[in-house]
Amino acid sequence: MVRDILRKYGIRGGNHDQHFLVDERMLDRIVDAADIRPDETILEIGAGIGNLTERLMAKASKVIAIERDPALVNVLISRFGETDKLEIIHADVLDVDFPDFDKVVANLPYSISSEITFKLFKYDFDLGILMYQLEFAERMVARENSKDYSRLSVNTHYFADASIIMKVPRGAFSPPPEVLSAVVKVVPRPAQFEVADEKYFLDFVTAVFGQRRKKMRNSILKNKQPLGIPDMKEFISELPREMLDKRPENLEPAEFAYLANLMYRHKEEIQANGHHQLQKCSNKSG
Ligand SMILES: C[S@@+](CC[C@H](N)C(=O)[O-])C[C@H]1O[C@@H](n2cnc3c(N)ncnc32)[C@H](O)[C@@H]1O
Repeated sequence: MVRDILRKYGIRGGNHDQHFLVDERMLDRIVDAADIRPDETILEIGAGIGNLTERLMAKASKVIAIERDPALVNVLISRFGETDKLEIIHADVLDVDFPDFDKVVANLPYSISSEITFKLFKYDFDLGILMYQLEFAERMVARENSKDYSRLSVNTHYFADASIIMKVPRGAFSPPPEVLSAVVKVVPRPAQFEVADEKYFLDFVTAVFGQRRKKMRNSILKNKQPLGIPDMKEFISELPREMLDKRPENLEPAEFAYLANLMYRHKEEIQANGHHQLQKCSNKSG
């Protein structure tokens, strides 16, 4: 029983996102959802006392468990000892490069959900089964025209198919968190629309959601400098009017990409022309 492990090692939790999943049925359902094959390597972030880790080890070829708290790392070492099946990385998840992994299965530290999720999207993996605070999970899977639709929704949709596969009550944890939780299934896939420059697209989405109540036209005009388009006032007339009249929360992910691509290409043109002009000048003076 998970509660026995907590008792045996005198672990109380509560601080530093330490809410341990003690509901054995939920733990089993999470592992079932990951559909682990015996040749797969699983990344677990925030392994804690190893309640999920032991179940993952039973199915996978190898588990890479990241944990920041030295007391919990000692519990993991004491419970599992030296084994080829488990690599423990004692570190802050945000400070380490992840070794290669096939799937990520984790009951995440909620206070750094965004940072972890955006970090994961930089890696190549087949599946994520990830526990988040319910509200965060709802923002991840939200689509346009809903109150939860945000920068996170557009990013998630760009990188993966994501769906909430179960909601988890507070009482499934010890100690119980103040919030409800949900498990999200994340299946990375190629983007469903063309993006000329990934960083520019993602920065554009971040910039316009900074003013989610503003119409796109105003948001874009306000961001002319960060978007690298000094002549935005003139250029904006070349962008589709029906998109400019919407608010960010009403734009589909593909529409953000469409706008970002037009602006990116214009920015590149301005830069190329500037470079060309500079070269002409230096040729003349040389
Ligand atoms: C919600 S608990 C999950 C524990 C356990 N895996 C479970 O399912 O019950 C989150 C875990 O993440 C760890 N943690 C918190 N912040 C971390 C960080 N920045 N890097 C690595 N681990 C972290 C905590 O110590 C804790 O063990």
